[in-house]
Amino acid sequence: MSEQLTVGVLGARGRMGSTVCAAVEAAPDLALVAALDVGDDRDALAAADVVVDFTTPDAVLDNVRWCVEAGRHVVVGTTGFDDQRLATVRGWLGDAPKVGVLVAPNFGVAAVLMMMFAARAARFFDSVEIVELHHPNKVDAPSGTARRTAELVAQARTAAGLAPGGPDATATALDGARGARVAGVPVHAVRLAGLVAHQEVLLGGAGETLTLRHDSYDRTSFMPGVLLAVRRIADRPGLTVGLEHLLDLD
Ligand SMILES: NC(=O)C1=CN([C@@H]2O[C@H](COP(=O)(O)OP(=O)(O)OC[C@H]3O[C@@H](n4cnc5c(N)ncnc54)[C@H](O)[C@@H]3O)[C@@H](O)[C@H]2O)C=CC1
Ligand SMILES: O=C(O)C1=N[C@H](C(=O)O)C[C@H](O)C1
Repeated sequence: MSEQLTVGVLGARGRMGSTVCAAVEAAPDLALVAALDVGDDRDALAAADVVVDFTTPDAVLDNVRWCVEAGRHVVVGTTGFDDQRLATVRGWLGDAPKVGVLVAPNFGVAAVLMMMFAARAARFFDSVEIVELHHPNKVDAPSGTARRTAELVAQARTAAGLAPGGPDATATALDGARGARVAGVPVHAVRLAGLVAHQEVLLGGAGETLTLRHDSYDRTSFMPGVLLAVRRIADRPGLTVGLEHLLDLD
């Protein structure tokens, strides 16, 4: 067998990190060499070609910086990235990056397609709103996927000369009743026992609506995307945002 790619996981005791560890251990071309969580010494990552981070929005930037400085490629699933944080990572990588960093708000292939379809559809409708639904242990709201979807939808609508969200005559409302605005698109977050990760993009026009819905019923849904990224990240020095760049979507 050809040499195995070595992988380290940060957040290894978490819901996603433990699932990633199992997926790496089950892949014949990959070897799990470090499974670290809070309190563990990151020096163990020296043996890893690629580091996967599923930690928390508070912890992730420090981890990425450590990996870039140590010359490790990084696959980041942790959410909480905005333009400012992405610019910070670009700054660490510099003008001639030697390592690759992928930041992807969602590794589910169907979720990526849902985001792409939403962006394609956005200019054909008067209104767009996003509803994301997750398990109640999630620490951030709205989800990284919803934020990214809103940004892609807003870009497409702005390019077509449309307002990001659509008409809204609301004159009085309780705080939060109309959701949060992300790039001008209303985003609503539901936290409900029994759920994993779900999203609907609601598009409305004269006399008709289109609903794009994605459901992750199990965290194994993210694993093909994570493993694809682990295998490809070394070929993409610099910062890549979104799994779509590693998929053949044409
Ligand atoms: N991109 C994607 O496809 C997906 C992204 N996520 C995101 O991944 C992140 C983690 O989600 P979950 O696994 O559900 O959370 P979790 O709370 O189950 O796991 C996080 C783990 O990270 C550990 N941790 C915190 N700080 C750390 C540090 N400095 N070093 C090492 N470990 C540290 C915690 O102890 C915990 O075990 C969230 O931001 C979530 O939104 C979740 C699912 C899919
Ligand atoms: O915390 C989660 O569970 C998830 N987080 C990501 C997000 O915030 O978009 C991806 C997926 O929705 C699951």
